[in-house]
Amino acid sequence: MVKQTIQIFVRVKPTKKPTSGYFVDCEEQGSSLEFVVPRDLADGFINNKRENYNFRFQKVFDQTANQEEIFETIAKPVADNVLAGYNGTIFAYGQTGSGKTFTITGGAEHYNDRGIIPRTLSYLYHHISKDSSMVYTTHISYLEIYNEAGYDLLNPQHEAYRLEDLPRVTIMEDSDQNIHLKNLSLLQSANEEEALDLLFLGDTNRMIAETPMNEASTRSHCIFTIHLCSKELGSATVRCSKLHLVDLAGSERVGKTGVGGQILTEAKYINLSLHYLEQVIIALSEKNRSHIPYRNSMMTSVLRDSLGGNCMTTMIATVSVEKRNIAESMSTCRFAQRVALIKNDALLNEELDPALLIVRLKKEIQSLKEELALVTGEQRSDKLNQEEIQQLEEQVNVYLEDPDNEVTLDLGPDMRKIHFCFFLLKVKVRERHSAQNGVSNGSSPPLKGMSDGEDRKPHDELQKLRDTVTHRDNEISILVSMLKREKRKVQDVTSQLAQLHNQNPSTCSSSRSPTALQAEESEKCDTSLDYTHAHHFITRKRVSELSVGKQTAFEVFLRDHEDRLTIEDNRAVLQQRFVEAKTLGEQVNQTRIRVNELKTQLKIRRKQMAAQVLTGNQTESESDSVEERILNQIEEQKKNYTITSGCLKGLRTEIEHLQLLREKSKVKLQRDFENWWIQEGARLQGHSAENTGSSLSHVSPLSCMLTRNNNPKGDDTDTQERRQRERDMRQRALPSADLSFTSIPLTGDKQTDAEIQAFIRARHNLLNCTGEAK
Ligand SMILES: Nc1ncnc2c1ncn2[C@@H]1O[C@H](COP(=O)(O)OP(=O)(O)OP(=O)(O)O)[C@@H](O)[C@H]1O
Repeated sequence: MVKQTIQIFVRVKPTKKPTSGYFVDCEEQGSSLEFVVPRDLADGFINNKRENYNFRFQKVFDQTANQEEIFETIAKPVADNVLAGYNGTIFAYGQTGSGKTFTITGGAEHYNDRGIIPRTLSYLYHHISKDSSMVYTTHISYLEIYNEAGYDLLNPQHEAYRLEDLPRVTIMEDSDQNIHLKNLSLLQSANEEEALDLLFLGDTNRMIAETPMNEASTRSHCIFTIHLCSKELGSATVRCSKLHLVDLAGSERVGKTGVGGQILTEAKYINLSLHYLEQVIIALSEKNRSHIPYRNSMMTSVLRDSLGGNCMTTMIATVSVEKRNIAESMSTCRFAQRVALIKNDALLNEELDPALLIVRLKKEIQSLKEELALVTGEQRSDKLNQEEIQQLEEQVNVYLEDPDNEVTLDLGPDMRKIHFCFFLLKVKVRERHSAQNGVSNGSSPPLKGMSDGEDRKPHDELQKLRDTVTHRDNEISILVSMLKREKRKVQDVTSQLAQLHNQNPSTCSSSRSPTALQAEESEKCDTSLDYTHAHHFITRKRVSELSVGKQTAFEVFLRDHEDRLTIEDNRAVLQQRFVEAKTLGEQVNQTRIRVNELKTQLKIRRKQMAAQVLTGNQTESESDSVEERILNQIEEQKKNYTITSGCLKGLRTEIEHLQLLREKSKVKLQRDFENWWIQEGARLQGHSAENTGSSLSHVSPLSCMLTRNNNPKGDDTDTQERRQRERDMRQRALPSADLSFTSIPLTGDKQTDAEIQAFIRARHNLLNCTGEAK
């Protein structure tokens, strides 16, 4: 374990503007920074306020310090420790614009301006490529924390137009209080180029997701983490370490006071999580504090190990010595002094490779089992498998070929293996014997001291094994040919699909946005509702429950219904909205595709520019006009996207509203129809009763419909209550049991008509009985 306090460095940002009195103490090898703040007469004549404020650091980097120096002094030792298996953290702290991003990531204009991240990556991969005695694996993650929410900057599946578009990262804590970050991509990077690509992807996401409104770069914290695992060749121990490179949010505070004012008065941080960071720092720097409030914020939770834990941590305080920034700069220095009091206990993160450990333990268990079986006399009776047989054959061959007479054939306590090896040895002896005697027909003469029958045994066994091998070979070739056939089928289907796609690209769903698809789906469902056919107004379930007659009645009813026109109007509007939504959805999709193209162009352009810088062909122009043009286009497309998706959203709300209206109309219509149905039924029955005898001649269409479906229980699944109402009405309509009354058209066939009349009579009696019973 290495016990070490957090190392603190300060970097002064170069400026051409007037500076305050500040002074780097060169006698102390540049480890002290002093600010001179003259007393303000406005504070009165008697004023014994301090004028000199002195802060000590491991080293002060003055305005002339370049990126190379910063890397060599600060980052290289940390990177070396990470390679050795210790965790490391470097974090930059300072007010907005003081040079945190410049120090951690670097400037975008000159190759020499590369910051700590690219230089560290370069250093690590250079070391890794040189060291052939170790196997290294590296993974990268890039997290942005804004307003206490974490965002994954490396998720390739998400298009980041706003910070909120990026996948949200959440914190999980296991029972050992280890922090796990859910949803944070951990991407493997085999070399420097891949790692730089990831850094670029993260920075692009950060840049594109950033808007002037949220000022994400100033208000957010970014943690770029390199996860390194190393293993010596052939060794079972692995070392896994992490290096966090942290660009914190601007540390400025509200209630900033002038230099001559109350400099010492603590103001509040604008960024809440920096306030929590300070609380953690204070708690850690105080002795005997049992509780450290790491959990208060996401940033302190993620950096828990870096602050007072298993890590070698370094802080870079970035300050500006311009007069207007002096108070903030002193605040930064004061914060650094507190940080310097924190002690970390860095551990060598070494553990046994779990995969190798499992193999090793399995082997040990097997050998112990075999030993136990030998001691207890319980031998395994199952046959050796193909793999074991092969291994034993190899072992015997090695044993026989070894010129050393002392060499042993180690088979463990498994008697099956011992027997098999004896058998193999015997076969080999026989083969050699046959060769010496010039017998080439494959059937060796019996060994000395062996009967013919005994000699045959191993030969038979060998034959059996050969048969098994042939059998297995056959099986394998059958399976392979089956596999090939299946593969061919899949290829055929794929090529057919591709053909289909080429013939009619519009059917390819992947090119459409989910919104457009959704709209289309809804439209499909909706256009299937043909309002000229009334029964479509009733849900499928209910249609199946309605008799044909009632369905026809419903059509008639709807034709004359007062709401019909409104319903049809709504339907037309809805259809129109669906078409509009589909068009807008396609537009949104197009914009998305365009932005993707532009992003690719941007990436290529930046790579080209970086290459030019490398080869020294880069012009000294301030900005790249091509890049600017692409960025402007992205911006324009972003605006388009926002507008179109906004319209789509509005349209969706309207569609939902119209669909709701349609549902309401449906319910109302059904209810009206049911009432009408009952009333009409009662009216007709009453009418028919008055006109007994003439029923056959006076049959209204509805009465036909009613009577054609003479189900005594009614045609639908009405409630008990309604059935009772119908029964009452019919009863009222049928005061006598006159069988001559019926509106049922008779068929002319005597027997059928007699049956119909018998049925009517029975039904009538039944209705009367139930009425009396009541
Ligand atoms: N040491 C330096 N040498 C040259 N330029 C610098 C240096 N430090 C900062 N700058 C420049 O100052 C500007 C602001 O720096 P930078 O963006 O790094 O500040 P910051 O502290 O990260 O701000 P923020 O909190 O808003 O992210 C940039 O244009 C950067 O190039």
